[in-house]
Amino acid sequence: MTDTRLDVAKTLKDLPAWRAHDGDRPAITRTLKFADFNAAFGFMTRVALMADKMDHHPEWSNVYDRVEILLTTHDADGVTDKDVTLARFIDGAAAGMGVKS
Ligand SMILES: C[C@H](O)[C@H](O)[C@H]1CNC2=NC(N)=NC(=O)C2=N1
Repeated sequence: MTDTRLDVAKTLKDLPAWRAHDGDRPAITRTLKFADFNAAFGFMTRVALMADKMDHHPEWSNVYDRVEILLTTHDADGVTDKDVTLARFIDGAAAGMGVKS
């Protein structure tokens, strides 16, 4: 079954650290800055394990202490509840490491 596509603007009202992706398809993005590479990669490891458990994977990149994340649901061509769930997990993991939004 295809997941229901959500309205990005409405979805972002409950995710203040996230922005609409300015690009080719509906997606939400967040850039996070950590103390150093070790912290950034530790965060990515936590998120990666959860993403794989959910079978829902971020598009992301890392340069030293910075992690850029884009969430979208490829199977639905848009943003769905899966992206919201993963975004909330990401926000919690980041907050737990002292990252400000
Ligand atoms: C076969 C597998 O379940 C799918 O390809 C999953 C894997 N991870 C995924 N991740 C994301 N972000 N979107 C998807 O549609 C998706 N689909």
